[in-house]
Amino acid sequence: MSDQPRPRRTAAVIPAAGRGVRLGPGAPKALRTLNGTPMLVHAVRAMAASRAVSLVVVVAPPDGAPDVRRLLDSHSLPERTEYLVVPGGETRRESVRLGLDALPEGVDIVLVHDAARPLVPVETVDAVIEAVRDGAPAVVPALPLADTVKEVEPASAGEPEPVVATPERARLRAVQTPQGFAHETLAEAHRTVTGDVTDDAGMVERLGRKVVVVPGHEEAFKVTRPLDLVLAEAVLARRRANDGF
Ligand SMILES: Nc1ccn([C@@H]2O[C@H](COP(=O)(O)OP(=O)(O)OP(=O)(O)O)[C@@H](O)[C@H]2O)c(=O)n1
Ligand SMILES: C[C@](O)(CO)[C@H](O)COP(=O)(O)O
Repeated sequence: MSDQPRPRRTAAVIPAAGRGVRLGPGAPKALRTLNGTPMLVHAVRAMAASRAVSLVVVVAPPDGAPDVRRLLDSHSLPERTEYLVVPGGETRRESVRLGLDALPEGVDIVLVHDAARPLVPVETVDAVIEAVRDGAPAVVPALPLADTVKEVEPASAGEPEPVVATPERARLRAVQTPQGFAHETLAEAHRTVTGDVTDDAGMVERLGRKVVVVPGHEEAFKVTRPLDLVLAEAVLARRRANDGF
């Protein structure tokens, strides 16, 4: 037996099975194009841009896995990147779990990255991986908020919502993806945590494990509403112009 430490393998799971209701009618959100290329292809390339990521698991709409496989086969990706496509579920959480179930033996670090955040720069991906390698069980990229946030009491339809609190903005962060995890920690969270959660790191918090923040990036925004498509195409145009100089 060798004394050498086993090399660490990093995989990215990309949940892409959402419908994109807030974006409005059309193809499933991950298949909508930005400057002619499907958002999902941008997202896979964003993960594959990190030299540490050797496997990408794409979680496709439940009945769309063969189409998504064909789509990825027809676009260029770095040769060293292996990818798998699996069908997703009814919720983001279920889709992530189905992606985790498809991971092969030997994966130590898992990134979970929304297909809906197609433009995250590689520096952010690498910063997340680095923090997990340094020992954090869970890492989220995040940015300070520009708006003040109010907590409200739900009200009946048509009634104004009463404000109940104004959390101290300096302590709040808007959380992005990719979120990075020690594989065992994330698998345990998905096995054992119940209840509503809107991100994977929130499940790890409920396990009582430490979650740390690294700087996020303004280009890692989530394409959620129609105006976000305009911003995403503008970012791509700016990148192309900068590459030209
Ligand atoms: N059943 C689901 C729901 C969401 N997602 C994925 O989770 C990410 C973040 O979700 P969101 O932005 O909310 O996407 P949608 O659910 O598609 O959006 P909407 O809520 O507007 O329908 C997206 O990449 C989306 O494809 C998924 O894989 N499976
Ligand atoms: C995971 C996430 O992108 C972190 O900000 C976010 O919680 C996803 O939320 P959505 O409502 O499923 O888009």
